[in-house]
Amino acid sequence: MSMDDLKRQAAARAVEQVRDGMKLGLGTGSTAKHFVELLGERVQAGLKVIGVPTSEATRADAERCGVPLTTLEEVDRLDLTVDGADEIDPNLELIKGGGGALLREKIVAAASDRMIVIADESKWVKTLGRFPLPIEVVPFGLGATRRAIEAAFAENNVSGQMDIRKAKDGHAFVTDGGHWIIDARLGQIPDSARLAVSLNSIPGVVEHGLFIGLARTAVLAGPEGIRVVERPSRRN
Ligand SMILES: O=C[C@H](O)[C@H](O)[C@H](O)COP(=O)(O)O
Repeated sequence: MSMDDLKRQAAARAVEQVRDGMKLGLGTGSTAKHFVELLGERVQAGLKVIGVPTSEATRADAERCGVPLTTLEEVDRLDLTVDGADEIDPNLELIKGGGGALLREKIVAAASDRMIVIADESKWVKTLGRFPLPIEVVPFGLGATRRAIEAAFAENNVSGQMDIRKAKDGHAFVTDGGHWIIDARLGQIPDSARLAVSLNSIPGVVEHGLFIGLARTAVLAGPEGIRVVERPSRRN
């Protein structure tokens, strides 16, 4: 079975949680794309839902699949967000943003009563950090922001190379919000919740890819089948 088949299986399990009348957050990435497509099939069959996309790419996919869209101006809370992740740890803390959609993804997840993260088993890790941590920054004053990020890393006993993410054309990758992304290769993040707080306090940092306390359920598809993991009630 291919990795893509596993992603689709995880997405299919999450679609089973969708009920008529729900307001949904629609994630971004290759796994979330399966969810949007499968949701679209149910919409064609008569399901009534409305979704808020977390990127322009997902907006285009949802439109193509016939999923009606709205905004967080038009609706108050969302019932459920379903999104992928780059890494998932046993506390259901996540690294997200490999596709650059972390800012809108976090806004949408935080406006949702529940977040289900869908992934193939390769995303499951004991400790976050092997995947480079995306940090969305404002281009203005980048040198000062980088130094502040380095100081935050030192306070949190992590370190590693920081690279400005490049687009295919070799220029800086620009997010849907018009910002840049620094990918920080930290290897291991011993206390991701603490690092998240430190990064939140840096003026030039718009958002970062640590999603703490947002995902409630993980649906992980592997060759042995599907595993559903609920967030432990308290952090270990
Ligand atoms: O910015 C992108 C998102 O956070 C994605 O959800 C994440 O990168 C996982 O993507 P994929 O399902 O393609 O591995």
